[in-house]
Amino acid sequence: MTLHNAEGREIKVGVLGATGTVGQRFISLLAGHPYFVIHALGASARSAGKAYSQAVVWKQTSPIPHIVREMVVQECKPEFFLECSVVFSGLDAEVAGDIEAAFRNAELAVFSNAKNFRRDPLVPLIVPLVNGNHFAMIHQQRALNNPPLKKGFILTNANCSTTGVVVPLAALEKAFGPLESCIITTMQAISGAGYPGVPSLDIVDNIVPYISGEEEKMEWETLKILGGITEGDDGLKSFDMHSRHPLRISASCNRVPVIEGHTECVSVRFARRPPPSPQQVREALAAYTSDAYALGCPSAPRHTIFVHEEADRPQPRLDRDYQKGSGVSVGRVRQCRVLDIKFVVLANNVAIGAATSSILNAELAVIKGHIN
Ligand SMILES: NC(=O)C1=CN([C@@H]2O[C@H](COP(=O)(O)OP(=O)(O)OC[C@H]3O[C@@H](n4cnc5c(N)ncnc54)[C@H](OP(=O)(O)O)[C@@H]3O)[C@@H](O)[C@H]2O)C=CC1
Ligand SMILES: N[C@@H](CC(=O)OP(=O)(O)O)C(=O)O
Repeated sequence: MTLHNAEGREIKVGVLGATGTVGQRFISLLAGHPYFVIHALGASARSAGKAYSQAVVWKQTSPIPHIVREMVVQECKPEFFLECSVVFSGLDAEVAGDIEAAFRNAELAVFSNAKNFRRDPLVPLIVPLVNGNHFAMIHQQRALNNPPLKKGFILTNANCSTTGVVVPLAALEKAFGPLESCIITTMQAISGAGYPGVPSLDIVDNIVPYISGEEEKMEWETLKILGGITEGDDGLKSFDMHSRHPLRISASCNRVPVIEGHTECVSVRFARRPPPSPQQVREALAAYTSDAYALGCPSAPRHTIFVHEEADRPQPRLDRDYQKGSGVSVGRVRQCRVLDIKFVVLANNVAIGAATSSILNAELAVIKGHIN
């Protein structure tokens, strides 16, 4: 498979929030990327003006990549990023809204991890292993911007727990038709709260059964991602929020003393009766492939969903780095006595739950001709 419009080409990229948990993962992944080349870094005024290696509290297992060690961190202002064709954002949500909007208005293509624009009716919320078809909204986002844009847009990826669960849910809907209801209980890693994140005295020897705003995000974002796009009589597109087949979702979110990797226990009920057997579900999950892989995105996992047969997997410490954390792991697929089927999902929250999804979305944007 060839990447027609990336072949032989270097694409300059910037990273906003480059010193944070997600920003560091962006830098580690981009340093080895076949065509994205890090050209500019942005963070807060606390970091701006310093060499990256002086500004960052580096928490990755591999050393700071050579290409960024001496790169001077800039303030997050578009003027410092105008040579970039793509800007990745790992900005704190407190500031991401205004900064990302300013970058879009400066005709930059912004791939955001922050929650600020996920509910915007013109902004695609894309989990690249699931709904690459939502790129169709970009033309309308540009056209309706004030002033209209030629190159700029914002595209977001989902909340990290949403990302983990929508991949198997999409695979099940593809194989067996619409889902009717879904109950999810998460066990979320500490790194999901950024750095320094949850105080050690709160999380060591403990579980915190509350993550602000997380349950609402999971219940809402899943519908936007799994829903389609409809076109009205006026020719305007809108996200249909799975409205033709109402899907009821209930999420309960917990913080647990794991460093990386969100685990989720999921039960589903199918609209179609009789429902599939656990073995049919295992086979459908293992057979699911993403458009990102089919289209040749270099960061796409070969196994979108790795299905474990062992009774005690997936586990975060053992399974979070499989395929560099770019796919999801599912195990314990079995009958549910209340709904139909239950299983366990593991997704690496800082890889496919964050930076890897943004990079895959940018690769899809290149392949689909949205980066010019
Ligand atoms: N961690 C995770 O698993 C996931 C996180 N996300 C989202 O990604 C985003 C980043 O999260 P995370 O990396 O964990 O957060 P961190 O707190 O680790 O990093 C935040 C980054 O934002 C920068 N920043 C803070 N204030 C400003 C400002 N006023 N102007 C410019 N830059 C600023 C910081 O720079 P400085 O160092 O200079 O302060 C830092 O680079 C958030 O929106 C988060 O919700 C999404 C999915 C998963
Ligand atoms: N809230 C998530 C991480 C995150 O930042 O999510 P969001 O991008 O939806 O704000 C967690 O704590 O694990």
